[in-house]
Amino acid sequence: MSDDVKAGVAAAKAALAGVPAEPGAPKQDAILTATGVRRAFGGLVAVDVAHIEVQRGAITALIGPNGAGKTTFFNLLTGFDRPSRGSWEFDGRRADRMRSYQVARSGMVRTFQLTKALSRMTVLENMLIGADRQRGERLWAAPFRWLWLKEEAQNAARALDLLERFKLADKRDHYAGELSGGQRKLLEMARALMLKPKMIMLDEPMAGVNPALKQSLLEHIKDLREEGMTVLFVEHDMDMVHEIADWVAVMAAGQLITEGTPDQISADQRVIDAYLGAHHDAAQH
Ligand SMILES: Nc1ncnc2c1ncn2[C@@H]1O[C@H](COP(=O)(O)OP(=O)(O)OP(=O)(O)O)[C@@H](O)[C@H]1O
Repeated sequence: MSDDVKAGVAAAKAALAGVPAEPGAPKQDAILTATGVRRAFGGLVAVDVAHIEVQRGAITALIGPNGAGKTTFFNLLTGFDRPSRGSWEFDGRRADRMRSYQVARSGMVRTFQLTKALSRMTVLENMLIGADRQRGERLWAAPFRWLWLKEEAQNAARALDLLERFKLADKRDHYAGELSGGQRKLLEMARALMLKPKMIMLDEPMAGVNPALKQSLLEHIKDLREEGMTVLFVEHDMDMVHEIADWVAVMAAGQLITEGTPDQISADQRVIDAYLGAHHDAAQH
């Protein structure tokens, strides 16, 4: 571990030391605070989170059995779905009424799985459509075309830097669909970084990644914290949660049932019951 990474870990651990292992526990410096967030699909309440605070500069894992509501909660926070009720603030600004692009522009950026359409574009094209071009598009028809070109050049330079960093530079002209599972995850992360997030949200970053690339992905995520970014990720791989999470929030049946350090969470009977209950239910169907 480099000295910088150690410093990042120490700062995150210090900020979380003494935070009680309880759902909704207040944090020293929360970048995201959400209250009373509920989303029902007909009679099914997918998300019903009373209160959650996410510590700035730390890596927080959001875990829970299948169907717990994790992805729906991510969708709500990032403006891709609307809650039945609830409110939240991101980095001091009310964010629950924002559209998805406004959320991203405010600094809360999520990764997206490569869809079929994106697979048919090159790696570099994927990076460039990840860039925020709103200003450029407005300027295109105006006499300020040179500004648009400058912005395009800056985006391209940033894309190439990020591809270099994620060891994808030699794949820049390959179709994204040709990448391995792990390389796709790297591209998803690199694309999110085009928007210079304050908080990056990763949905199952380790799914479909071979063991060789897993370690490299973990290191990249730790580097983000070292750069001062906040990381919130959904993951089923508990080894990964143990290895990199400073804090873990657990959802079950839409609710936040507990929070704590990875060690506290693994020993928590409520968590064990939630997973066993979900498996038991699944076994009955
Ligand atoms: N658009 C939708 N319409 C109806 N029901 C939905 C919709 N989206 C999610 N749900 C339901 O809401 C519940 C929560 O789903 P969600 O995908 O958020 O859980 P999850 O914790 O992310 O699960 P997993 O770990 O399996 O991805 C599930 O019962 C799911 O079937």
